[in-house]
Amino acid sequence: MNSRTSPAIELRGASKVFRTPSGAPHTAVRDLDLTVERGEFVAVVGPTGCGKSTTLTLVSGLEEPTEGDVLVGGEPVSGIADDVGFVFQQDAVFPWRTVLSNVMAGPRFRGVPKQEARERARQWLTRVGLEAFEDRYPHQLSGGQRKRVSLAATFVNDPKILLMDEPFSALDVQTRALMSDELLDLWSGTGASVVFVTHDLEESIALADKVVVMTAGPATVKEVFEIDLPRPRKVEQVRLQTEFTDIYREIWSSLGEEVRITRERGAGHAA
Ligand SMILES: Nc1ncnc2c1ncn2[C@@H]1O[C@H](COP(=O)(O)OP(=O)(O)OP(=O)(O)O)[C@@H](O)[C@H]1O
Repeated sequence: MNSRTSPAIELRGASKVFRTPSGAPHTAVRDLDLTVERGEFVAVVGPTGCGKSTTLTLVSGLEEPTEGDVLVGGEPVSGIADDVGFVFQQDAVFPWRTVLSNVMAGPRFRGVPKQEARERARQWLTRVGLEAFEDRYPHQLSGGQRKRVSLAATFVNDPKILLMDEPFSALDVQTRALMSDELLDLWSGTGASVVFVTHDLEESIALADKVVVMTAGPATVKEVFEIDLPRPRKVEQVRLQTEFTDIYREIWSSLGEEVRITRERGAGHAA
């Protein structure tokens, strides 16, 4: 398989062992196999602390696997690639830069001439509904608006891979639903492959083509569920469909077990 036909992301038998401050090893991810096809939207759910973020850091190149392989576009990951975009729970914006300057930063960093970077940034700001806010500073925006800036600043770089770690979890419920719709809208047509980590099973089903359930830590893939709901989707409408409830119940019976295991371990520690 060459790099044109290979999946967007592959983890093969990937494990990650950290050294804790006491020097003891801690296995965060164990023998994890996961494939993300090109253009696919994959959501990852699992109990708290199981190793979801660590999995993303392996794909991003921020961390190397202790064992196994992590391939992006058929090539082993080495360092942080230019065509990988990140959106985290915290706002990844420069507080001292205006909205426009924030969105231009990625293209400028990648060598795009100023005028072109400005035009591209303005196009994305229009797409996220912030064209009238380009001169504001991040502290003059709402949480949802700042998140829109982060999305514009990510999509403006035309990422082939988008890694999202609970990007909307700090937002209120209504803003969250709006942002999910906005994300689907921005993503559609880009061809980007997305890995979206969330605690919210409803969110994962509404957004994804595939929901990956992780085990209680150390994380490995327990089950993968295909989500056949038609696109384009509006998350609030998707949630009202009977298929949605059926899928939710099926995935929760798998995920709930891992959540219980994690809770029982927690209770054990407290005892
Ligand atoms: N740099 C590190 N050094 C030592 N241990 C780490 C490190 N990073 C993560 N861990 C541990 O690895 C385990 C998995 O962490 P990770 O952040 O990947 O989980 P998660 O599933 O994303 O958690 P959450 O759902 O709470 O966000 C945790 O027990 C965590 O304490």
